[in-house]
Amino acid sequence: MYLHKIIYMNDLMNTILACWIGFTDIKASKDNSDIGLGPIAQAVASREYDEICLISDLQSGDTESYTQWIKSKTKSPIKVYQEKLSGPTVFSEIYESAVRVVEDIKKRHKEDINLTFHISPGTPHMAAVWIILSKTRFPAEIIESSLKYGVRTASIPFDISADFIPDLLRKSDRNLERIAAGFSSDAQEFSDIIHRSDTMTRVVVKARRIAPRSIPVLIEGESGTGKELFARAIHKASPRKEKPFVAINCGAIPVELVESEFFGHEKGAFTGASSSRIGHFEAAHEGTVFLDEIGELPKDMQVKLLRILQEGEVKKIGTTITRKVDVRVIAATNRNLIEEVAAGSFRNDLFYRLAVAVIKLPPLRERQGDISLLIDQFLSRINQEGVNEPGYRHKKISASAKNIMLQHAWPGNVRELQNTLTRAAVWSLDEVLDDEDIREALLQVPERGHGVENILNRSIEQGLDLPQVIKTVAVHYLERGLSECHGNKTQAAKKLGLTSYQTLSNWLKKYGLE
Ligand SMILES: Nc1ncnc2c1ncn2[C@@H]1O[C@H](COP(=O)(O)OP(=O)(O)OP(=O)(O)O)[C@@H](O)[C@H]1O
Repeated sequence: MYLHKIIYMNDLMNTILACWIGFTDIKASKDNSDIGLGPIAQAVASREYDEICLISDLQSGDTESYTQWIKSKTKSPIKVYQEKLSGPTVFSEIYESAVRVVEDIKKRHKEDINLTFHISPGTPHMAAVWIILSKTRFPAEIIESSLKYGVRTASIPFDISADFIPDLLRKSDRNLERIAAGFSSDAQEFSDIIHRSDTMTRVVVKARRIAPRSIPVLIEGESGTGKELFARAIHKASPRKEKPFVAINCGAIPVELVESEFFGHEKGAFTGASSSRIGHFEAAHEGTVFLDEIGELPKDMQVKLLRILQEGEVKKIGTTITRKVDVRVIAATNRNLIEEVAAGSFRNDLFYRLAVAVIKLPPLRERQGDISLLIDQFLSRINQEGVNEPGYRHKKISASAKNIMLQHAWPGNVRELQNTLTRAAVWSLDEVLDDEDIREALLQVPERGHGVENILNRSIEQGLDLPQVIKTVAVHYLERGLSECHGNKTQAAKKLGLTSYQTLSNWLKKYGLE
C-alpha cells in the first residue's frame, strides 16, 4: 500500500534531463554521418523527459544551431544554460556551473523533480562531476549512451555519502582533536620526516603526542627506517629541547668500554684511564639519551641501565660517589626485543622500563606513496646542496628510472634510498638520471654469475688490484647478508661468519656501506 503511494508520487514528479553539449553532439547535428544522433539526441529519442536542460560552454552560435536541431528530435521543452568555462577540464568551474544549473532547475520546479544526468556528452571531467553530484548533493539517475548499446542507466555501485563521507568526517574530527590538543602531525619539529603514507602519518602523530611527556620511548624498526630521526624530533618537541641530546650506539662500543662510556671514569680507574671524564648520561643531564641498538647491550650493563632508570643516579668507575641525573631515555632496536626477552637475552624488567611508549616504524616497502615523495625531496636537497659547486648541473630523474626505484625492495630503507640517489647524482654527467644511473647506483657489485665467478680467474700478468677484488667480494656479501636479514645486523653477522654485530659494523664502515 505504502509502496504504491511512493510510486504514484514519483510518477507525479517532473523528470528532468541535464547534460553538457559535447563535440560529438555538435558534429552529429552538422552532418548525418556514421556517428549517429550523438549522445543527447539518442537519449531524448528513446526516453521521455518533462524538460531537457542543456548546458553549453561552446560558442553561442554552435549552441543556438544545436538547440534548433535537437528541437526537431523531441517534443520536450528545452532550456539552455550558456556557461563560461576557462577550459572543459577545469573541475572547479564545471562543478560550480553544474551546481548552479541544478539549483535553478530545483527552484523552477519547486523541488518536485526526478533528476537525470547524462554523462556521455562532454569531457570525462564533466562526467565525473555529474557522478559526484548524483551521489552526494543531488541524487539523480545517471545515464550513458553509445552507438553499440544505446541508452542505459549507468550502474555506479558505490555510495559516496554512506561509504566515504563518514570516514572523511571521522578523519577531520581526529585532525581537529589533534590540533586542539597541540598534536599537529606536521609540527615543526617533525618537518624533517618526509612522509605521505597513512601508516607514517599515524606514527608521526603518535610520536608527537608522547614527545612532551618525559616518559621512556622504545622505537622499533629495520635499519635505516628513521629511528634516530624520530628520536631527535621527539627530543626537539619536548620541554628538554634546549638541553643535550646524546646519541649512543650500544652495538658500536667495545664491551669493556660500555660502562665507562655510559657513566664516565676517574683518572687511573683502569689501565689507559689517563684522565677523568664524565659519561654520556651525566653529559645529557636534563636532556635526552638516545640508546641506539639497545638489543646489543651486554647483560651486566642492562642491570646498570635499569638502576639509572629506577633511581636516576650514576656512579663513575673508580669512585663510590653517586650523582643524580635527570635524563629521558629513548631506546631503539632493529630486533624484535620481546623475542629477545622470551629467549632470555634481554632483561624483562628493563624491557618494560624502556617500552613505556612504543613506536613501530614500518619498513619503506610498506609505506604506500612515501618512496616517490622521498625521491623528489632528496633530489631537491641534492640540487640545493650542489648549487654552489662550480659546473653543477641540476639533476632530474626520468620516469622509468623513478619506476625502477619504486619497484626496488629497499632492504636498507630510507638510508639506502638516499645513498642510491646521491651516488647516482654524483656519477651521472647528464641532467637527467636515467635507468642506467639508478641501476649502477643500486648495484654496487657485479651481478652473481659473471663477476664473482670470474673473480678467481683474472689474469695477474698486467697486475691485479687485490684489495679491490677483496672489496668487491666483501661488498657483495655484506649487502646480500643485510638484505636477506632485512637489515638485522646481528643476524647478518651470524650468517656471514663474523663474530659480532660490532665486527659487521666495522666491515660496513670499512667498505663505505655505513
Ligand atoms: N622519513 C624520512 N625523511 C627524511 N629522511 C629520512 C627519513 N627516514 C630516514 N631518513 C634519513 O635516512 C637516514 C637513516 O635514518 P636513521 O639514522 O634515523 O635510521 P635508523 O633507523 O636510526 O638506522 P639504524 O638502525 O641503521 O641506526 C638518515 O640520513 C635520515 O635522515
